[in-house]
Amino acid sequence: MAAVPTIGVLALQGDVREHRRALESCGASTESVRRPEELERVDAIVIPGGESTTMWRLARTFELLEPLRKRIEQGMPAYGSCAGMIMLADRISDGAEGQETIGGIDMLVRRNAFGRQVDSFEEDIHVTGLDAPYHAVFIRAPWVESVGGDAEVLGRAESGDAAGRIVAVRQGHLLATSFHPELTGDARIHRLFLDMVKGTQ
Ligand SMILES: NC(=O)CC[C@H](N)C(=O)O
Repeated sequence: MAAVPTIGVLALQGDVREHRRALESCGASTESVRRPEELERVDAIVIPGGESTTMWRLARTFELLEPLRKRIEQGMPAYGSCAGMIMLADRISDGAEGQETIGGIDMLVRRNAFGRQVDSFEEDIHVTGLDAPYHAVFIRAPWVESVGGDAEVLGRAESGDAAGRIVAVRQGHLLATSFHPELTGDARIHRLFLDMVKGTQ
């Protein structure tokens, strides 16, 4: 890896620009990834929020699903927010017919889980590894129903009917959040991921 790692942002669909801006505000160098050749050139990948069914279909069309699975298996760090969390889940519920993920994190993620109560909401939550609560923005967000032994829960929803639901998970070099840190101007989640990429976290 070069002295300054290059972080790819999967640019098939979703809020790519916001993730690139957040990563660059932390001093990272970023590239959009749409093709397998572009994936080969990055040291890590961020999978943005958006719509996981569309992302899955496009990843298949652009022949990125298998290369992404392979790189992640080989240890490439990856961070997924919202739809990106769904893409990193080994198992999903309420997926579209035949919906596949990239996988990597031993967890069961329920799509649009909060949406049954309220489509979008914001709350301050505690995230392991961050010095103070994080203002989390949820938009038709998934939650994590359960995690396997290797996945560590980093944060949970804290209020209302959803209190206690898992919304942030780490498994080794993989990180996922139900919420969208790219939308709030608080770069602590991106910094945590960059520290994971550098091997200091
Ligand atoms: N804001 C989001 O990323 C929403 C995720 C979306 N509900 C999905 O299933 O992909």
